[in-house]
Amino acid sequence: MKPRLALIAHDKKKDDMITLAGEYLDFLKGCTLSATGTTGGRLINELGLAVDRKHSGPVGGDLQIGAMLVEGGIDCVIFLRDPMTPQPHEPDINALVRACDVHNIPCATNVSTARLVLSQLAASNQA
Ligand SMILES: O=C(CO)COP(=O)(O)O
Repeated sequence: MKPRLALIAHDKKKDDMITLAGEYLDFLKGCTLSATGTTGGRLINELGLAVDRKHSGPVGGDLQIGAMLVEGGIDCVIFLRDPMTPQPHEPDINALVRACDVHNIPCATNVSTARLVLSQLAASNQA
């Protein structure tokens, strides 16, 4: 089965997400991708990726991704959070990260960890 990834980035981290996704573009093209609304829009428009776009994070997108994960539909979450900016939907963000921990789903919340996770997934996908 194709790896099922969720890609999410807060506003000040969206450029980092585009750069990161560009580095792993070939691998990501072979994955089933979900994303919150604005992040997904940029991945589609700027990188040509096929993405299942959920609602924007502040209006429930993180919760939609979390619900998919709880149902067993997500293998890995890349969630580039902005630790310096208060978010109105902080409870939703915490709920998603908590759901990752409850269900033992890898969740990379910064670019360095995301590179490690994506490199490993890409390598094991080729094996
Ligand atoms: O707020 C977000 C995650 O908490 C991201 O949502 P957007 O991708 O819609 O900006």
